[in-house]
Amino acid sequence: PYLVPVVILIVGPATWVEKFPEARGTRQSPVDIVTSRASSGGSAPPLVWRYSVNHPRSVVNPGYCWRVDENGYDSELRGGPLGSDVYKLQQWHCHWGSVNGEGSEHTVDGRAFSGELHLVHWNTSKYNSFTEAAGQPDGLAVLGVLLMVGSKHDELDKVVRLLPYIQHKGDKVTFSEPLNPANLLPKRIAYWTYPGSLTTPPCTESVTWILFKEPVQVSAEQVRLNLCYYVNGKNV
Ligand SMILES: NS(=O)(=O)c1ccc(C(=O)NCc2cccc(O)c2)cc1
Ligand SMILES: [Zn+2]
Repeated sequence: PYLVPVVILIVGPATWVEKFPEARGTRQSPVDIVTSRASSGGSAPPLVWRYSVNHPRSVVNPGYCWRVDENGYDSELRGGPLGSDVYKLQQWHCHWGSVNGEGSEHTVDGRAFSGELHLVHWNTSKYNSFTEAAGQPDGLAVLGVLLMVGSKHDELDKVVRLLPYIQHKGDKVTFSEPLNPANLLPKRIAYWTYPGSLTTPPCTESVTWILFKEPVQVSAEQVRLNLCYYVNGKNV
């Protein structure tokens, strides 16, 4: 009999528990949203947000997808499931898959979308820094936006067109073109919410997830551009 070399590469989420004990917690994200089991909104107050538009932002290649840092400029997210605390936008980033239709982190009734945008906010009412808040159960609030292939997204294009300039991990480009993160959100603001965690190490259980029900459309070309540069964290 021939000997088949069996090499099992131990990478990815299955190994995160070794280095990040939080990853074996009870409120780990992402999850599959089973819509039949979601309770109706009840009497939650409206979710309210305000973002500054005219300030320099930087697009960074953190090694997976891209991230836009808000550089501390003023913004506010409050209401909905966030009690009386006010949260501030720290950064926003995206998750794309290596093939179309498989990029989102959350799934809805088992269905994945082409990508998912995360707007990461931290609780400025209770904590003094993002890092401090990121370790607290009510420290972070992330707005999740499901992305599907359709018409071109003009606001997102202000970032996508810069991707050729940050092809390597650690690359960063600063731009001052006016951009309103509120334009990245869907028109209908119905959402699912649940207490969860960061979806990547250290997987800290500090995130109040707010996932909008309505997907936002991006063009196939915009998905291709993202895939060209960030196929599973490798720059290709
Ligand atoms: N995909 S996600 O929105 O859940 C997400 C958001 C932010 C982060 C993040 O900031 N990671 C780095 C980090 C984590 C904890 C404390 C820190 O100072 C930095 C990771 C995942
Ligand atoms: Zn994310």
